[in-house]
Amino acid sequence: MTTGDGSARDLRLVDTTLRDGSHAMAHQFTEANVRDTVRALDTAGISLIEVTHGDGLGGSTFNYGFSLVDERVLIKAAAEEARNATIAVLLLPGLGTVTDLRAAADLGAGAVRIATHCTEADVSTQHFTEARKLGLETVGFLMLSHMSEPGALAKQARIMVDAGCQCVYVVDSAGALILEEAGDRIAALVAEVGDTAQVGYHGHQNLSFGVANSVLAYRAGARQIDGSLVALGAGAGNSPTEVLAATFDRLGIRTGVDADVLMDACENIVKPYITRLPVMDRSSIVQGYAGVYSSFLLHAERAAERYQVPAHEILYRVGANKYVGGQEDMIIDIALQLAAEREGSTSFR
Ligand SMILES: CC[C@H](O)CC(=O)C(=O)O
Ligand SMILES: [Mn+2]
Repeated sequence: MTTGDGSARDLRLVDTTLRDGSHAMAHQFTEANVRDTVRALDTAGISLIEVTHGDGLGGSTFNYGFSLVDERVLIKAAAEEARNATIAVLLLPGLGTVTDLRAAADLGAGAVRIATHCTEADVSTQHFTEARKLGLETVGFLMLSHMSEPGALAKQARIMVDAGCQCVYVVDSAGALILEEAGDRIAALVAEVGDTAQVGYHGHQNLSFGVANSVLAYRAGARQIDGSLVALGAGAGNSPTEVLAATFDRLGIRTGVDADVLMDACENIVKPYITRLPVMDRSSIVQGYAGVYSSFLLHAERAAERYQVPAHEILYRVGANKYVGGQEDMIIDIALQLAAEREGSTSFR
């Protein structure tokens, strides 16, 4: 692999501050946030920068949460700022449409990451076909990967690759994978599709394994790894890009990324706009422990506040019910159930 300036690279670090971080920011990024962050990431040598509503194209809705600024404005701004980096957008089939994808390409996006639940890769095939016709770089996201065993996950990766996906990701949406659980999934995907496609890893910090899993993912053959500045992302956040850059540098694995420039960006650009620092608190730890989609955190906290029940209890029940992305509204049902149970037990006493 080579970087934009032709130098050799062993691993591509991909930054999702401006997409996964949108969850943590309740989708309130401003155009200035995006411009400043893209400029810094680009200067640091990050070659793929994801910019979209947290739930992907078309995500700004009542169910997922409305964006402060239309994502099309943000994508265009990002494309204008990036000198070397490619701007990627996220698309969840069924939420984002092919029309949204064409618009994003017209605005300057050069890559799309198409995300499905880890057992539903077949819903992505049309979108990969269209993305390739548009000349976009294509990435597949198998979300909540902890819910599938390595062999089954690899078969889903095969479906994406056969449809035109150039890099397929093990996505630890719940931050539930621990060490070999991540590495074994990467190894299974590399064995299945490694001759024609790359394999990637996207981690969350709910149980604090984002960076360690990323190292094991690299050793198992992953060649694209995601991070977010200051870990800004859903749940306890993503693997911090600046820590990934420093760690891989220490290991002698070439990323072409300058960790010091990223650390400057964290202090001077990202921290000043963060409204809620991602933390490993009771709720996010429960997300990792019970296998809950990280982006459910703010939904659970809001429901907890509204119905006066603990967020972590809501999340335990979401995990037991194995809810997947798109079932955000059911979080309210759980909060109502918990409130009714508490009410029942109080009146019984
Ligand atoms: C809604 C998409 C989701 O946030 C994608 C992702 O980053 C993940 O599943 O971890
Ligand atoms: Mn994520």
